[in-house]
Amino acid sequence: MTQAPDTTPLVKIRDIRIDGRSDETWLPIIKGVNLTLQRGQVLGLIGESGAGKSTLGLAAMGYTRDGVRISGGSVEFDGIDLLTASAAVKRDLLGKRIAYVAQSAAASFNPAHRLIDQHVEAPVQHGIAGRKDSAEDGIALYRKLRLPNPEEIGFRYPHQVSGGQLQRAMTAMAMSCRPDLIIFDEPTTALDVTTQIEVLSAIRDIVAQYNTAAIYITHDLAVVAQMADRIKVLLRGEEVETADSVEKLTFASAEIAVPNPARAPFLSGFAYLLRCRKYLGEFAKVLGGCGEEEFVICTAWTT
Ligand SMILES: Nc1ncnc2c1ncn2[C@@H]1O[C@H](COP(=O)(O)OP(=O)(O)OP(=O)(O)O)[C@@H](O)[C@H]1O
Repeated sequence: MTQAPDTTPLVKIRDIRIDGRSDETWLPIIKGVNLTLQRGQVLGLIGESGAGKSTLGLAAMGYTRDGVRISGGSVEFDGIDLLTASAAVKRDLLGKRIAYVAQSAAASFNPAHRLIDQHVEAPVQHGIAGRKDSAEDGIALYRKLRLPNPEEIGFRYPHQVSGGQLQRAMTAMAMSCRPDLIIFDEPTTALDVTTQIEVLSAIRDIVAQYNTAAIYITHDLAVVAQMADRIKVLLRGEEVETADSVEKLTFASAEIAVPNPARAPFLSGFAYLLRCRKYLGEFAKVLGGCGEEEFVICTAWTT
């Protein structure tokens, strides 16, 4: 008998309200947002700078920065209420079942330690594996993330590898305990376009392989359309749009399958069909509507 897929949300955020301190007063940053995420699903969180993406991403881990407080709502991870969980419970979850990949890999690594030594810390600390097995697993992850010389690269210090390599080493580190959830906070923003594409596709493959749920934060729709199954758009702390599916369309020069080819600036490439309720406005170059409920969103990735 085949087992029914588990559809219980891994992450359940209800009506979350978050404030930030400004002088002596608290101002709202997130104004009642809901978010659910199933196992293995990738949710893209998009919005302009200051919209509250990082604040919401951190709240999904039950975390707030200094000067920020959660004033209402709930955050559940696999049935655990993260807003009332003890520090010990949260410590056990973070790094092990929930991981975070920040924009600046350089700032997240200790410059004085080799990559592989930093990689093994979490699995050893959480009692998942010993140092030797964790290091071997690290090499396997480096290989999956297409790092060059995976057997050797871990012996380097952070300053001895490129930005794209460091970003992939950080993703490997986040995967070291095979977390159920990873928050990626603009992990490729600092990279050049070619490296960005490489890192994105490596990240996409690895989360799919391990059925890891992910929240992918960015302000770049082309990036998020490539990474996410669903997209949530934030504007000044409020959710303004959710696209529940992203479908990649590949088209060739002779058969541009977009409703308004006159506006297509290229002859072949990819477009993404976002089934969404509203026009995504400033975040997207819309090639044309196809029905009231759908828009074809163009990303300029010509082939
Ligand atoms: N530690 C803090 N204390 C007080 N207010 C804060 C703090 N951190 C962020 N904020 C405020 O919260 C709002 C949202 O910030 P957040 O970093 O979540 O936005 P974002 O959408 O991730 O932006 P970006 O794309 O620029 O990283 C901003 O207006 C910011 O001023």
